[in-house]
Amino acid sequence: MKKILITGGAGFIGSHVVRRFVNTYPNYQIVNLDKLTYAGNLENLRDVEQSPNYKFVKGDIVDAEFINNLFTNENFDAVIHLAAESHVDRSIANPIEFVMTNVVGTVNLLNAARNSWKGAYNTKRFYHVSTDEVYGTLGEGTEMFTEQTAYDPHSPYSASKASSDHFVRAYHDTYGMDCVISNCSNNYGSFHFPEKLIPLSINNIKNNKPIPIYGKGENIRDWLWVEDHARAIDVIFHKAKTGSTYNIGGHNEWTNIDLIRTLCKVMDKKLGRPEGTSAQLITFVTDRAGHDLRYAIDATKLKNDLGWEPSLQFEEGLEKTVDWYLANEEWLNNVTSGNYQHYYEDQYQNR
Ligand SMILES: Cc1cn([C@H]2C[C@H](O)[C@@H](COP(=O)(O)OP(=O)(O)O[C@H]3O[C@H](C)C(=O)[C@H](O)[C@H]3O)O2)c(=O)[nH]c1=O
Repeated sequence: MKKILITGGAGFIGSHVVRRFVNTYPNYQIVNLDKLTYAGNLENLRDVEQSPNYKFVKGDIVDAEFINNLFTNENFDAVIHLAAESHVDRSIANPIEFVMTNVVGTVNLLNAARNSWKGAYNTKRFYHVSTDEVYGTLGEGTEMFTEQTAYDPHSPYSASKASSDHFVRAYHDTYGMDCVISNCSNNYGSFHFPEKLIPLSINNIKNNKPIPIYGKGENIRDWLWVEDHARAIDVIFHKAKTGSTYNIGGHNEWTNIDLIRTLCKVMDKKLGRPEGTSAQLITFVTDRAGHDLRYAIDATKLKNDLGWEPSLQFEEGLEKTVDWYLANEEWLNNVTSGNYQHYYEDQYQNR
């Protein structure tokens, strides 16, 4: 029986990773540590919360004493670290929160692991889940980010993730800890908090509200279905060599405006509205400060070394995602109003 700490397991990507590990590995004990911020929600994990190999702990990775005690008491065999402040616009408005959670929080976890795992560094793994935004931005050509691309972050968010990546590598190089990192492109799918482009747009279209497109909508992102990301994390966690880095991506680039026009067509179809209705909601607004033009991931290393490839075509994934949001109106209403937070805080406070 392996005991694995998954941080940020109540968030969007984290909840998919927790679900995958709880269901796929009954011989693992999964401990989900989450602060339950506005974007973390135990409602995302209802289907696994009664599983005998799952436990939730509410806590903040910025609190070093709490983290050290948790490691001493639980004696984890591995960490998959996803807890992070993740929204670029929020990082522009409030950078310090990103420094605290993403940098200080990561170093607190590394320190706790370093202290409690002494003498067992080659059997206990620290896996940091990171982002392609650490590489900066690309032009509109064919160049892609590889694992060799130099770091060049531009937003406070990407600077904080780049910094935490560097700390993870430093703990591998300095203390010999077994660390691995993956850097993934934009994710989409169920349980995505509706502040990000796709779920925000679905929610706004549903409610006949404007769809805000930054600048001219020409920025390009590479989109990956979140369950494919969770599967990549599973493969990397189990098979990657110590000290290695893997890029994860969908080979699926879209300008924001093309993506939203496609989404509008899907929404018209699903809502039974005449084609062109949702697209009328598209509204061009002031651009994001320092907006990176293009992210594109070369995931060849992951395919060649570990055999991972995306499983889902984007059009199919987008339809699945829209279907999920339309079928889960209660979730959407409750996360946007903050209703779920208090309910679960009460229920879980003393567990
Ligand atoms: C919220 C919003 C966004 N946008 C644009 C800005 C971006 O060019 C694109 C996607 O934005 P979003 O905020 O959804 O995601 P990114 O800024 O690309 O970052 C996301 O993907 C990476 C990999 C992470 O690591 C981040 O944690 C994650 O948030 O749509 C708009 O045009 N309008 C909007 O209202």
